[in-house]
Amino acid sequence: SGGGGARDAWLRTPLAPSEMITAQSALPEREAQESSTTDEDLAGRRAANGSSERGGAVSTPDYGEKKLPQALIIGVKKGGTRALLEAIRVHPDVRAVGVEPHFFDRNYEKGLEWYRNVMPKTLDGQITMEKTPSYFVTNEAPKRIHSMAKDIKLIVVVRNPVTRAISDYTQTLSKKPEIPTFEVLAFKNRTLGLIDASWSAIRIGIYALHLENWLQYFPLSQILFVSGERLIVDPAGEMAKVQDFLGLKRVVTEKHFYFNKTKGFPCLKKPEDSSAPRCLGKSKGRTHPRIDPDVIHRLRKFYKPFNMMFYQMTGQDFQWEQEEGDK
Ligand SMILES: Nc1ncnc2c1ncn2[C@@H]1O[C@H](COP(=O)(O)OS(=O)(=O)O)[C@@H](OP(=O)(O)O)[C@H]1O
Repeated sequence: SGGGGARDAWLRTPLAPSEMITAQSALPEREAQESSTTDEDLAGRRAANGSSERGGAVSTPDYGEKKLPQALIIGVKKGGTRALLEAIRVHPDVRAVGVEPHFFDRNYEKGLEWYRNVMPKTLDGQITMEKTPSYFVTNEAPKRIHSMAKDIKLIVVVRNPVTRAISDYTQTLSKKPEIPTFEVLAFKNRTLGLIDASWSAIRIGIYALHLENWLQYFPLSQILFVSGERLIVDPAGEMAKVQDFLGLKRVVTEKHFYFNKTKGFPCLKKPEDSSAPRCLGKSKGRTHPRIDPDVIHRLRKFYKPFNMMFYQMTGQDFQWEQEEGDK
C-alpha cells in the first residue's frame, strides 16, 4: 500500500488496548479544514436574548465562592454534550459554566487560578461543572485533570461514531461550504478502501483508543458513559443515571422535558411554569448531507472492532451495530 505502510496496516488491524497509545501518538490529527470551536450554540443564544448564564432564565443571585469543578463533561464532540449540560444545570445543586473553558487543552498555561475564576459561584453542597468536548481526545488531559483532582467525576456522552463523524463534518461544512465532500475526506485511498483515520472527524470516534488513555489515570467507576442516542429518545432516563452518578437527588425528571416536533428533539421546560420550552439553537440538530451508503458501510466496518473493544472496556453495549441508517 505504498509509503504509509505501517500506518495503513494499523488501519486494517485492530490493536490490543496496550498498543493503542503508541498508535494514537503516531497519528497526527488533521485539522486543516476544521474550525476549533465546537459549540457556538450558547454564545449565539446569549447574544440573542441579552442575558448571561442560563439562557434567559432568571438565575440565582451570585452568592458563594468559585470552586474548581468536581465533575466534567469531557466529550465527545457532537455527542450531545450541550443538551446534557443544559439539562443537568436545571438541578438546583449544580452550577455550570455556559461557555467551554478549554482549560486542559488550550488554556492550561493560564493556571488553576484562571480556571477557578471562570467558574460560577457556588454555595456549600453545590457541584461546579463545565463541559469541553475536546478533552476526551486531548493526550495531556487525563494527567492534567488527575493532578488537579484525582477524585473528579467524568462524564462522556458517546454517539454512533459514524453519525458523529457526519455531524462533525456537517458543522465544518456549515462554516466552510467550499470543503471537499465527506466521501472524499473519509478516505486516504478509496480504491483500496483505506479510511483516513487521521482526519479528526474519524479519529475522534475511535473511542477505545482515547479511553485507554483515561484509564491510565482514572478507574472506570469515576467515568460515566451517557448514550447520545438515548439522551434524545429518553432524556429523563439518562438524566436519572447522571444524577445518581453525581450523588444528586433525582430532581430533573420527565416533567422537565417536552418533545418538540418542529425541532425534532426534546426541549427543556420548568414543570411549574407553562412558558415556552427551551430548545437548543439552530447549530444543534442540523440536517446532515446525504452520504453515499457504500461509504457509510465501509465506515461502520472500520469502527466495528473499535466499538466492540469500547463495549468491552466500559461493560456497556451501545448497540451501534444494530442501527439501520447512520442515525
Ligand atoms: N435535546 C437536544 N436538542 C438538540 N440536539 C440534541 C439534543 N440532544 C442531543 N442532541 C444532539 O447533540 C448534537 C450536538 O452535540 P454537542 O452539543 O456535543 O456538540 S458540540 O460538540 O458541543 O458542538 C446534535 O447533533 P446534530 O444533530 O448532528 O446537529 C444533536 O443530535
